[in-house]
Amino acid sequence: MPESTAGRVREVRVTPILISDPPLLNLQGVHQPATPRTIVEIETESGAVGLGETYGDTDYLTAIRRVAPHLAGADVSRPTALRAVVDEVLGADETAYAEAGTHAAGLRGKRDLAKLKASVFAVFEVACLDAWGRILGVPVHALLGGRVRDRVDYSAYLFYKWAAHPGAGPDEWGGALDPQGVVEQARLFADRYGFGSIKLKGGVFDPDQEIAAVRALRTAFPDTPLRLDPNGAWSAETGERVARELTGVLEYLEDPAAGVGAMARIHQRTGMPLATNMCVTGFDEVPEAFSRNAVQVVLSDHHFWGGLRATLDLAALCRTYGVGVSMHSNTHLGISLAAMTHVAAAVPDLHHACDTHRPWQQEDVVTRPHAFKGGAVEVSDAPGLGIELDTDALADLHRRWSDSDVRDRDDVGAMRAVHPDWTAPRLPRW
Ligand SMILES: O=C([O-])[C@@H](O)[C@@H](O)[C@H](O)[C@@H](O)C(=O)[O-]
Ligand SMILES: [Mg+2]
Repeated sequence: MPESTAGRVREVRVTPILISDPPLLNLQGVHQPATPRTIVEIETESGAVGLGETYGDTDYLTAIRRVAPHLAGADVSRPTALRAVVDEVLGADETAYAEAGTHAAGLRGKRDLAKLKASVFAVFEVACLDAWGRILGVPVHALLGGRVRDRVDYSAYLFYKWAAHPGAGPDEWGGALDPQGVVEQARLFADRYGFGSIKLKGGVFDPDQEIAAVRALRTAFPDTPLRLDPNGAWSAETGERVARELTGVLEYLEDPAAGVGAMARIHQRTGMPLATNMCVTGFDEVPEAFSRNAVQVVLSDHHFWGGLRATLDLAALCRTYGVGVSMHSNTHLGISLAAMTHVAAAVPDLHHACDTHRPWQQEDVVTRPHAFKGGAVEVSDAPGLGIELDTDALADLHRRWSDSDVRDRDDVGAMRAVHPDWTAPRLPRW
């Protein structure tokens, strides 16, 4: 069959943007008032435009910009072939992505070149599948094997938070710095979006305060699955203690301590199911973690596992080893949410509601932002990702990026602006 030119890449556009973000607290500090994202558009010879969204920090943006010109002439129906392009262009320079520690990406596990490459490939893969789906007139989930559900459940993602960024007026969510504040935030999320699962971002206060918040949630929402995620802030001993205290209260505990050894020990001694988006974040980390039974639920994330089809590979691997799978999130907009929803729709054994930060964002680059109904997003059968780019919004958010000197997410720096002595906590903090 002669190769068609319809799917041939004519142009790749890479647009950095800044999106506003509320003062959400975590182990490292607080979210900045604005955080970077990168939007990718792949336009084909037929005029179809596929969309992708990912991290906007300098190392990602630089790498994406380096690879983009090399995609001209590629075929969007053959995204796998782009892995080699990404590998070749980014080469073997480990220093491109070497520093660890205080970077906000530290909240999502290891940082190395392989993971950077997986992330760069992922944003292009999503855009290719979107474009190819538009050309064929089929949804992205059909290109992934088809949806096995009509709706994807998401969980309410609660954060301790300040009522406002320093110097700004209060936002619509108000402050949440104690159990009562957390319960009020949960009610707001449940009323507005109907979420049927609740996750609390921990690692902010002493573990006993966070246990009290979880107990308050349990009282207020007796039947709702609950999770707590301190991002590895605790020692194995503390993790064990919290796991015992919250046995029967939590659906799972997420990254209570850093490292396979501590995770394995906490699970072995308490039986608490442990989820992770820190200790297993790439295929090379799977063998040791699974063989030591360190994690019972892997939180997939197409942004760094290497795309939508890699997420299905991960799900198959988890299924083979009897490990559960769910989904991690970071601050994101509607293109990411569409991609997350399409791949989640195609994962056969998805028994936990996925994470999403989307309700915290008040802006979007899609013309019709997704609605959460009954805590779920409906799976679209429209061609591609089923979304349209709002070009005016993209231009506005890009202008904000151009006018600002914020180039990286920096929760530590944002906290230091309020508490000058603040440094990234050494782990374990408690
Ligand atoms: O948005 C945050 O502050 C989260 O802490 C995020 O950075 C984590 O990557 C993530 O949501 C998680 O589940 O650990
Ligand atoms: Mg987590």
